[in-house]
Amino acid sequence: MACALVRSALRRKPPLQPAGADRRRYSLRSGTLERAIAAFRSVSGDEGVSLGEAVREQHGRDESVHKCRPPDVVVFPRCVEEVSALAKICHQYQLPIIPFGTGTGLEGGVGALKGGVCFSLRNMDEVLDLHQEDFDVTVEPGVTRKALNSYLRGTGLWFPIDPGADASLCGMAATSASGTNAVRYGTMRENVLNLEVVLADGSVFHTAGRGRRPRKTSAGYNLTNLFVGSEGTLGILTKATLRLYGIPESMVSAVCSFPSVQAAVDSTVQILQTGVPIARIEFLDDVMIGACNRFNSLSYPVTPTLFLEFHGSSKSLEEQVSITEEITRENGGGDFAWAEDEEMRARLWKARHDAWYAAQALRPGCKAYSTDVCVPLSCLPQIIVETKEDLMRNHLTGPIAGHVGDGNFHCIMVLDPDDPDEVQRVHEFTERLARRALAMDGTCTGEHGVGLGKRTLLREELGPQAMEVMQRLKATLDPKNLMNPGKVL
Ligand SMILES: Cc1cc2c(cc1C)N(C[C@H](O)[C@H](O)[C@H](O)COP(=O)(O)OP(=O)(O)OC[C@H]1O[C@@H](n3cnc4c(N)ncnc43)[C@H](O)[C@@H]1O)c1[nH]c(=O)[nH]c(=O)c1N2
Ligand SMILES: CC(C)CC(=O)C(=O)O
Ligand SMILES: [Mn+2]
Repeated sequence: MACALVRSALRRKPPLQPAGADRRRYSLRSGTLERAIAAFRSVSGDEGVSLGEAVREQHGRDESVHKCRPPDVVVFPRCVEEVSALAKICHQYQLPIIPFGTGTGLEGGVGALKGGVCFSLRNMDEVLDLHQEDFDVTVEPGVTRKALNSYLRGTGLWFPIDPGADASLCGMAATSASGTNAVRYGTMRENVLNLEVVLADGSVFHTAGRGRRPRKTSAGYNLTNLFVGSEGTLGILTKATLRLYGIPESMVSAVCSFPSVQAAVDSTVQILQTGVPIARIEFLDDVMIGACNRFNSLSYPVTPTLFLEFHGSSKSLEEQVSITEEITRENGGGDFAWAEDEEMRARLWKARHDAWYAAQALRPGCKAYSTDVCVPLSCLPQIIVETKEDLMRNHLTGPIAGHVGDGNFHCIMVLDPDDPDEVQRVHEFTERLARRALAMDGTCTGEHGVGLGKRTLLREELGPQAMEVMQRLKATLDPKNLMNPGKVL
């Protein structure tokens, strides 16, 4: 059923003068933007279209250091029909479309490089269909992961993918996000069952067929995973059907300190090799744990550290924990510091998730830039040791935090943006790190995406043939190159 606002689309408003519209960023015939804005207002009403400078600025930036590029207009659709109608207008007037979730991205994905229209999806925030007995749920794009888990309270179910930030679930699908629980529950790639998508021309389709939500399928090409990680460059995700999980009977967290990076990473590899179904295994190097101690008033030893979490029945936890403890001991790890009650565990994971802010607090007034490489597990000790040497050699501040169970880690580079020499050294370091990962058969991004900064590295990673296939897919789905232009490819 068409949304009420679309049904009233014939209401006409006088054209508005778009404040600050930057026509140099795309060629527009005189009056085009004004006409498009009038059409947006006829679909979404005055309240659904914003030209205010503060609103545009806020929607042209994410949490990264990439320069803020505000869109010319921000629209706030309330239903898929409205998204489709607005996209049709953009298509008609050839205006770029930039989807916006919550702006927590770390690769500059929401910057309006060529101007255009930001589609803020925050007003589409309903949890639509919960099938408890089937372990799935369908959400609108503005629902955040915390909001979903609050909604699920009392059902015995949860959605475990946890990037720390309270990101929108469709933003997480768009960036193929993961985080601390991925070692046990997978990433967004494994947990999205179906997506509703609005393409650049306003047409709407479902990647796995309307209403479909089987746990597995062999039916044709995997269009769902084509859109997971597409970073707004192929279409606007307007619904996601997600896998849910039963909340484990028990959860126990632990912290363990190690004499060296090698010992911590060797323990990780051995824990996984023994088949312990560990739920979280996070590495923090000495600099990172020191920063977390300061930021969160904690007092863990300032040495390479693992934060771990076990999920399961009380009986299975005993076994998981004793195997893990034995492995860590054999690698020279210290005693486990346990966190069993919910408050203690929450404190521990808050400290881990605050790593970004803790790192920035090391140098007040400086900015942070996150790297995000992922390598095969067996290469982890070598790449982390080499990376730490590289940081020391170049006098750079880059505490390391990693989802080591997946071979994924971040150096959070803290730099003075007004020091061109330091900026250059950080840039060279991050490229070297990514190439080191590529040389080990890894990737330049495990979870943050390509966005603006990693397009060259993507080419190196995939090679010309795979890039050409991607470009052809993009040209088929978005021949006018309106969807988030300048990103990924
Ligand atoms: C402190 C902290 C910690 C972390 C992270 C961030 C921060 C600030 N992140 C990164 C971030 O949370 C992650 O990239 C989210 O998936 C982004 O979701 P947003 O809703 O904020 O998307 P945001 O609005 O930032 O958009 C990101 C990209 O997705 C596109 N997009 C958004 N919504 C869309 C939609 N409905 N349809 C189509 N395209 C859409 C945008 O166009 C853009 O290209 C992260 N990530 C991670 O994977 N693991 C981690 O551990 C962390 N940790
Ligand atoms: C800024 C990043 C380090 C955020 C992230 O991905 C993490 O904390 O794992
Ligand atoms: Mn991460």
